[in-house]
Amino acid sequence: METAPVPLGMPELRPDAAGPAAPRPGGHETGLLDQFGRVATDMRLSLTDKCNLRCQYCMPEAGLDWLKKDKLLTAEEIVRLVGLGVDRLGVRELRLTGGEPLVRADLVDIIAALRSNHPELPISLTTNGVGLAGKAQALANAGLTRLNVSMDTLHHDAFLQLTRRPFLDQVLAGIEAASAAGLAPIKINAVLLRGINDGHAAELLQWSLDRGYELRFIEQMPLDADHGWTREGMITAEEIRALLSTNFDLSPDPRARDGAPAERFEVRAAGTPGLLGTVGIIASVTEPFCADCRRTRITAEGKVMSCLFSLTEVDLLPLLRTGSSTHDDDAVASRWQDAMWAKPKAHGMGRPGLGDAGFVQPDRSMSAIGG
Ligand SMILES: Nc1nc2c(ncn2[C@@H]2O[C@H](COP(=O)(O)OP(=O)(O)OP(=O)(O)O)[C@@H](O)[C@H]2O)c(=O)[nH]1
Ligand SMILES: C[S@@+](CC[C@H](N)C(=O)[O-])C[C@H]1O[C@@H](n2cnc3c(N)ncnc32)[C@H](O)[C@@H]1O
Ligand code: SF4
Ligand code: SF4
Repeated sequence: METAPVPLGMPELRPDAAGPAAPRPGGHETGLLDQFGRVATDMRLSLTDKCNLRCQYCMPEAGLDWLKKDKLLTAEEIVRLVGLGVDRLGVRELRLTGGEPLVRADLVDIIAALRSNHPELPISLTTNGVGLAGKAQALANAGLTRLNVSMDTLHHDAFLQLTRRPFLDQVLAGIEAASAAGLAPIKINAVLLRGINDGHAAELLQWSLDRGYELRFIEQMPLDADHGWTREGMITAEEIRALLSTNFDLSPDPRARDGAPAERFEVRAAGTPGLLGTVGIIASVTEPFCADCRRTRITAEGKVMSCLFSLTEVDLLPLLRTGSSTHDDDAVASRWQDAMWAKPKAHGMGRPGLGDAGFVQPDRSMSAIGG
């Protein structure tokens, strides 16, 4: 894999380093630069570790020990952190995630405050859609730009098996309400599990195309709290394309990928010329995109995770709670930059290779990181 070019004036870096090779250059003007020359401009902020589903590929059946309320970033701390990211460190887009962000009672207020401070900032949400029907309009009114809803199947039995909760109808109603509220584009995320919903892929795509939603299939990653993932068991991007080929012809979308995890394909009914829409495939395992990674993550308790698979976390909360002067802001920003400078090259190590010898799965599940 190619490493992104190192900007002029940067020290030369070991191309295969798992840890920092040189001291971080510059002050705030270098933004969230890492040792491989990538600059994070896409901030992903987890609002809570709690969730009302128990997806097999993420949460254990019994749930997890939720964070105590005083350990969570408050709305004010969130607004301050986003302000630091946008005003000083070059953040250009914000994703609110979790856990399930809709379970946070002050979600609408948080979005309204962020929108008021940052009128032009794209603010998106990733949600499981449970409870969305009653909140979609308020989210849109507060200034949410768009959202992604995770829904792996249209079948009640498979939904129950996958998520261990019988809430499919709520999710469907949520997607409809989001569309009615004018939140667009709506993206649908689906993880396929062998023998449960892999046979539903083409049907889910047809359903999404019919309604103008952009469906993305996601390769399952080793981020489940049960540590049950195996490289052999997961469904690969290649298999996904084969599953879809029974009904559809896929061809690469000519639009630039621009650092996005999803590779987009144009979709046509098999053997016909008319364009129906697009589908995305997020192939984090078999076709990694770490060389173009532009992401910085903050967990619900204020820890920077420079990579989804980071084994190192850098806690901003003590500094955030020390004070709110410019001097304190400088310290928080600088600590965030240090954390990002140490970002590993790929998959939390010096090379891509989820599940390879040498790969260590983080203790945190996807829900506790912020997907
Ligand atoms: N390997 C890897 N996978 C990621 C990363 N961010 C997101 N993903 C995967 O992509 C899936 C979809 O993420 P979303 O939060 O819906 O959004 P997105 O695809 O990143 O962004 P948009 O297309 O702009 O909406 C997640 O569920 C993850 O499985 C990342 O930084 N690294
Ligand atoms: C962690 S969830 C958080 C937001 C919300 N609860 C939801 O499900 O959309 C974000 C995304 O991560 C995805 N995800 C969770 N565990 C995953 C795994 N092990 N591999 C790949 N994607 C995963 C989910 O499908 C979802 O689209
Ligand atoms: S993927 Fe989202 S909805 Fe499913 S358990 Fe994880 S956090 Fe909850
Ligand atoms: S695995 Fe890490 S480096 Fe690779 S794309 Fe995801 S967050 Fe970025």
